[in-house]
Amino acid sequence: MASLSLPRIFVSCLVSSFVFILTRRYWRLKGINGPLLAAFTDLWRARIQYFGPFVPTLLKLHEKYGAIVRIGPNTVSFSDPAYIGVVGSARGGFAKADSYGAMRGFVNGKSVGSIIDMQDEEKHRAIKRAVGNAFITKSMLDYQGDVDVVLDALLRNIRTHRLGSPFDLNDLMQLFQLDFLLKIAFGENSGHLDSDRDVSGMAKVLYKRIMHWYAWQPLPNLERFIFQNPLWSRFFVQPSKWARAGAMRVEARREQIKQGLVASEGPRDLLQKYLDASEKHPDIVRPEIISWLVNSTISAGADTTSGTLTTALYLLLKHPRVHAKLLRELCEARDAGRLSFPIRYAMVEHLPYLDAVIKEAMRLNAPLAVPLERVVPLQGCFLGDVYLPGRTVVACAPYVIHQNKECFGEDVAEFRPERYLEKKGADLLAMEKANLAFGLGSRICIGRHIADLEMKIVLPSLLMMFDFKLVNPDFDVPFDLGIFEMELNPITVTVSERVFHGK
Ligand code: HEM
Repeated sequence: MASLSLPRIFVSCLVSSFVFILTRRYWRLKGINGPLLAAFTDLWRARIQYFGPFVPTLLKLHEKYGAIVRIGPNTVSFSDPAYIGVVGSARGGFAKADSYGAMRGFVNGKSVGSIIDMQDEEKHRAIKRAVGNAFITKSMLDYQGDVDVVLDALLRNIRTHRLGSPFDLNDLMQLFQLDFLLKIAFGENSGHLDSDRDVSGMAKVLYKRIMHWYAWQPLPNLERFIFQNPLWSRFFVQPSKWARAGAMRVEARREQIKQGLVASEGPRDLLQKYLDASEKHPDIVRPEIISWLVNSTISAGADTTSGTLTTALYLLLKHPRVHAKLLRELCEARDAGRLSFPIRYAMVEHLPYLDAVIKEAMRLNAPLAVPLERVVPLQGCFLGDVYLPGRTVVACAPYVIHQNKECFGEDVAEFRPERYLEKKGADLLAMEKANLAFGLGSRICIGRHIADLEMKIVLPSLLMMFDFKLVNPDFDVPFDLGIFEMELNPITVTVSERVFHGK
């Protein structure tokens, strides 16, 4: 018998530990189907997310393995909208997963958070209660004047710079949205549209950060170790423009308040509403939270809204039948005296076809094209009859949920807004609940009413005043990266004044 030498013992221990770790990893969620490699390592998913879009792969996995698929040693994805209620429930205790950390920006070498990546749900609820007034439907009229001012600048921009020559639709929408956000957040006229360029330098920066998040989502610990450490961030990471811009404005406003230059009554921009909330609830809305809120407003509201407006216009141009039907609805409202320029939110808020077109555009191209990840609370949970132990990461990709045929119909791949008008009662409610374009549950987008206000005024105004045409009408934008696909596949259009206003 060969004697047991020290190196042999060492190698045996190493191999046994390795086998033990792999077995434990595999065992954790052993009843749940998925690619074999995914049961042992997150590198399987990381490779796909790093090199290419993940959601088409995810869709195929669900077709093959069913409604719950294991996509990592500790991560499952679900495709059945019935489980959204479990994961999104306000009292369910599902916190955001570590993967959101990769969204963080940097200022002066320090990683700066936002409320989007907050994991402490209790703290998050308290902040939302303290500043929630700024975002409720009752406050929407506060923003109508800002939409008017920025929409005027948009119309001016089109008439001055765009008529006759092809341009990237998303570029224009980004300039619009930056002007709008800086107006509602800081009361500033930032002049992106009037100067027809990205004066703040913020238009493309979010794309890079979101792509970083897409790539590193499966490996949050490694991402934190490499990118969130002080050395790396001080020497190798560019400061986030929006985080720096936000920090500078907060400081400037505090100085103005100190000097008595801010009236205690009267119209409030978002920053002032946050500062007012901080004065009322100093323990909850602490100074660093103001920066988080400001960051969130700019970073979460920019590309999402501009990308959705671009998607809706693009889909209308690709589908002349839907385009004509929407114009008919708008013109009938105008002819009946229910709609005039400048458009007020009350005139368009409940136009059924406009509402359906926007929902359908967001269904087909939800802005975020990676799974939204939550952590199962310690006591574990059931998705249907599948038990998930505490700390499992559950992921739901809007792209995947939005392709559910049982919920949305056999023609899920089509752009057909009528699906929202044909269904009634429980079926309609199920479709509404399954639309994850604004996220889910307690962490649903807090800016959704503002976005609705903007989109329902901007889209009809553009459609009734201008005639847009796609330069490459036969090209189909894949939407694999959500709205960020448009950075790779620009939607080039031409525009002319509409003579007959669509009649
Ligand atoms: C069409 C436009 C918009 C879309 C599709 C959209 C989409 C989303 C989604 C999907 C989330 C949740 C992300 C997650 O769970 O991982 C979110 C969160 C958020 N959005 Fe929006 N958004 C839009 C416009 C806006 C606007 C205009 C603002 C601000 C004025 C805004 C502010 C926020 C904030 C602050 C959060 C974080 C909420 C939280 O964690 O509690 N969004 N948004």
